Amino acid sequence: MDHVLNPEEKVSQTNSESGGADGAFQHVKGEHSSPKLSASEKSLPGNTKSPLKRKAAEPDSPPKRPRLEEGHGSLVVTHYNELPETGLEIRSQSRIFHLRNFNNWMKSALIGEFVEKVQQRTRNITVLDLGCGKGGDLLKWRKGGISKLVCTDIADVSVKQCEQRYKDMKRKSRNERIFEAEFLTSDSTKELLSEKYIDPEIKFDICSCQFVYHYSFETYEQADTMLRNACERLCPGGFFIGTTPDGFELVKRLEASDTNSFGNDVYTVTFEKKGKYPLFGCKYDFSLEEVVNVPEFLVYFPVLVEMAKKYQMKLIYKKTFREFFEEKVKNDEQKMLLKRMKALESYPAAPNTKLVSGRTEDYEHAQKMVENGQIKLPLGTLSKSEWDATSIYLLFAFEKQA
Ligand SMILES: C[S@@+](CC[C@H](N)C(=O)[O-])C[C@H]1O[C@@H](n2cnc3c(N)ncnc32)[C@H](O)[C@@H]1O
Repeated sequence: MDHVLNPEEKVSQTNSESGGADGAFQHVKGEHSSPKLSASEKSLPGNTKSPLKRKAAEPDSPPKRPRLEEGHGSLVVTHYNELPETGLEIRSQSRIFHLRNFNNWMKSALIGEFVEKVQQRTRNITVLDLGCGKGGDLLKWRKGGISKLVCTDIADVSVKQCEQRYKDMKRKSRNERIFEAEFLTSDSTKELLSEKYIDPEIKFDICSCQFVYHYSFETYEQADTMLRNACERLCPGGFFIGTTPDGFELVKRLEASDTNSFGNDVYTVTFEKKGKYPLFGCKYDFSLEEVVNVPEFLVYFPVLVEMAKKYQMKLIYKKTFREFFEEKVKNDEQKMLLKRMKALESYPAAPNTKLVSGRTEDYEHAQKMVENGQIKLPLGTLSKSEWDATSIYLLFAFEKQA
């Protein structure tokens, strides 16, 4: 199957982003600078400009947001603990079925890449899954053939579900040797995990932090504590990998909006104001499929790069989802996995099935490819709204220096 996401959307790096970490860190106690949009970026069809306009025309009814005064940590706990576990049947009917699978495939490719690197020096791989949630990555660790996994999250119900999932996996695995696992409930922005591990001397080859680190950017102290938890027990040559919203992309989309909000029918991001972006505590609300998430905090990536040096961590790469996707999809094995995980939607829809979005404009990019005629059908794609939602994220990888 050939694939196309949104080929005309080329999100280039902003001036301030290429400015480098050193300069940016001088502003640690200051603010983000607003990235400037180039003329070509403004006219991109893939830019979120039109959905933003649509949003602006709507009456002022921001999504209901939990009160931060209740304490962000406890809001996170309540929110994630209360998320229902949905079966495959319900998930497959979701408007964002492919988006979720796509994000999952990205994590899978990232985890696979770093497990492979570590396998070159050891067969006994130990991993910390920081912000493990309900254990969505357990199968990935099993596939990676690791020896030991420590799963930790602030939400106790999620940790219990994660543990149960692990037990079920182990029970069903029969003769296959499954990694050992340990489960910890902890606020990694405030408590030290090193005081809680069963083995007080434990060392990790990988710390994986998927869609979590942005919760720590409420204050410098919290961001530093989470970073310490992620990195202090890594062996030399160990990796800190993860996914998080791209602060530059968020600010760019916000600045292009007429309101304090942007998004589309799939996702919405609402800031309190525009123009001032403190380095820590720059809060925004994120909602996906009309479900309001707990508030998140903007991560100014150059600051993270500087802060990580305190723990002997060197940035290997930071990639947008598009960059990473384009690189990984060249690999046949990853391409097969993309298909197996149903990470892209078939276009046109198969007989007796419907596309996830009923809006023609959501598939204009795919339709253009079909009309060009030089591709194998069906095509693998994401609706434009889903692509706009997933392309706010980036992936990162740091390595511990000897
Ligand atoms: C979007 S979910 C991602 C879960 C999982 N990593 C995945 O990719 O499926 C974010 C997770 O971060 C956890 N989290 C948020 N703040 C945290 C904190 N301070 N300490 C530990 N976990 C936290 C949440 O409870 C939630 O499970």
